Amino acid sequence: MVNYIVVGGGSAGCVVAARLSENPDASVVLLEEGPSDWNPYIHLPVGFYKTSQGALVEHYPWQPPPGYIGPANPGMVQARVLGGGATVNAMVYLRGQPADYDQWSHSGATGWSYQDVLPFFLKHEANDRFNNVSHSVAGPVGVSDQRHTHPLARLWVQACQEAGLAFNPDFNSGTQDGCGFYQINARKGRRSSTAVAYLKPARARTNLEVITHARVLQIILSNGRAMGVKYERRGKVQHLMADREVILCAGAINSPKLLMLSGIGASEALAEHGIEVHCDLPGVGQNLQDHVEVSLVSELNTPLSYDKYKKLHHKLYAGLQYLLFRNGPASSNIVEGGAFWRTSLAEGRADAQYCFMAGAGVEAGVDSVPGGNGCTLNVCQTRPRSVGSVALRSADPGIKPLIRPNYLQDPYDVDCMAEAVEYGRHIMAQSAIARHIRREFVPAQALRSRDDYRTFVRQAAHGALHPVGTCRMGEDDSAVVDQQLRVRGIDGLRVIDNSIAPNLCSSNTNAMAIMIGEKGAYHVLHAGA
Ligand SMILES: Cc1cc2nc3c(=O)[nH]c(=O)nc-3n(C[C@H](O)[C@H](O)[C@H](O)COP(=O)(O)OP(=O)(O)OC[C@H]3O[C@@H](n4cnc5c(N)ncnc54)[C@H](O)[C@@H]3O)c2cc1C
Repeated sequence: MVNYIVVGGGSAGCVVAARLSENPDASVVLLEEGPSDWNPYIHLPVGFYKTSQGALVEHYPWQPPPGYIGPANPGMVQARVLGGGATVNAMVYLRGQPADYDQWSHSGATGWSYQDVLPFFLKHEANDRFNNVSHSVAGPVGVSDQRHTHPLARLWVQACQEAGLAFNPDFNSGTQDGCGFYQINARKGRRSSTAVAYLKPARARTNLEVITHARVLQIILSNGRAMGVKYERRGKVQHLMADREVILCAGAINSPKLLMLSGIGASEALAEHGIEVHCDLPGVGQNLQDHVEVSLVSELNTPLSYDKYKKLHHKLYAGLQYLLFRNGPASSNIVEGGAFWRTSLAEGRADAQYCFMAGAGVEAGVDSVPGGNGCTLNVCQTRPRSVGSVALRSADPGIKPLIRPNYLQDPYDVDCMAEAVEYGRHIMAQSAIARHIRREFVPAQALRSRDDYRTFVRQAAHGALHPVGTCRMGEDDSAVVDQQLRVRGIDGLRVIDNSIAPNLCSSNTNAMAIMIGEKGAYHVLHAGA
């Protein structure tokens, strides 16, 4: 018997386990399905292109909606390793906009407005440039300027300015509009995941046990209370009991799945799978939100990009530079240039995000160019209206859930993306960058009318790997957790990860997960506060 069981050691879970174990009188066990984060590529920023596609991620097929014309066999990847998304992601550090969290608060997540959550962003951050009302230097997670910025990324940011965007030195200041260079989750040239920043220093504590390769199958419930979990490790099923709380941090796909497998969800759907209903909570698995992206790929007229590092001698040189000085191309996360822009549908704040990479074929599913030297501009709608769901296919924990993201089902999203893509091409046409481009590779077809753009968006859009919202926080009947992240109707059970978000933030989602981990742990430690 332990005091707390934390299920899932991802971006949020590592924070929760580390914070709870700061109390030497509390015993904490963290159960993580994936392996430890020993792989050296994880810690090398440029290793992102390997770790985000390899054995450290799980592939989840998703069900396309009727009329879908996008890529065949669509799927999303989610991390399966200690540190979760923070271990495999592209390290871009963004928090969204203050209005995102004010929207949470207005929707019933009282106590989670921007002013409420800002202290928990500051609590985790060790910024190597900023120290002001929006930033701190004293937290565990390194947030750094890039140690190496590719000349092409600089040219792209100049092209953005040529197109009329103002230079923004800090996308996390509260004002997102403009172009600039992303800060990244790194410290001294190495990835600063939550496994490294929170868990590693905490692992010396005798009251914290971290068990990897441990897949939780079910929460053990009795008389409306979470008593422990059933988990499988190396083929053996085991039980672990907790006398204070079970805390789910398994992410927006697996936290709702675990609740449903345990009998917490829409009673009719659970009954269909022969699962005993412990709590009829129809909101479990609903409200799935994810960003969509379109990748614009161009072929360069010189071997200028990071693609040249696919050749062994360039690779060795970059490796040596990194070993000696901790800088150079190997210290780059490749996603260097960024911008936020308002489409005509924006409703007063930026709704399109651009990520520039001085390379092609860097991300899974994104094309390389025939000439071998290319660059990629990812275009993302930051506040999509399409909403989907996660449901069980079976009562067998080994079967992946039925994911219906419903990307682009709301025509508003298609219109917004079409405009954002058109503006992305407008940036790429500015002379600062255009003079280095031989030809556009994606899109391959001519796009002239807004309808051409809409069709292209429907064909080319893919998920941005930012699922949230499936155990939504609120106070209405379909909310899954309350404002202290306690599962409604069950004692001793919380969800603390991105699944509790009422809506997406207007950017990448890792900083949000860390903030949720910090604030969630605060609520556990100050029960009732
Ligand atoms: C390839 C990729 C690139 C990304 N790039 C960026 C980026 O550059 N910037 C950014 O801000 N965001 C990025 N994101 C998104 C961001 O990383 C995630 O939003 C964030 O990590 C989610 O945190 P979480 O704690 O909710 O879930 P996760 O970090 O996914 O953690 C869930 C953990 O639970 C474990 N788990 C699941 N089921 C079980 C079970 N049954 N038993 C035990 N353990 C279980 C998983 O293995 C995982 O470790 C990226 C994501 C991916 C996948």
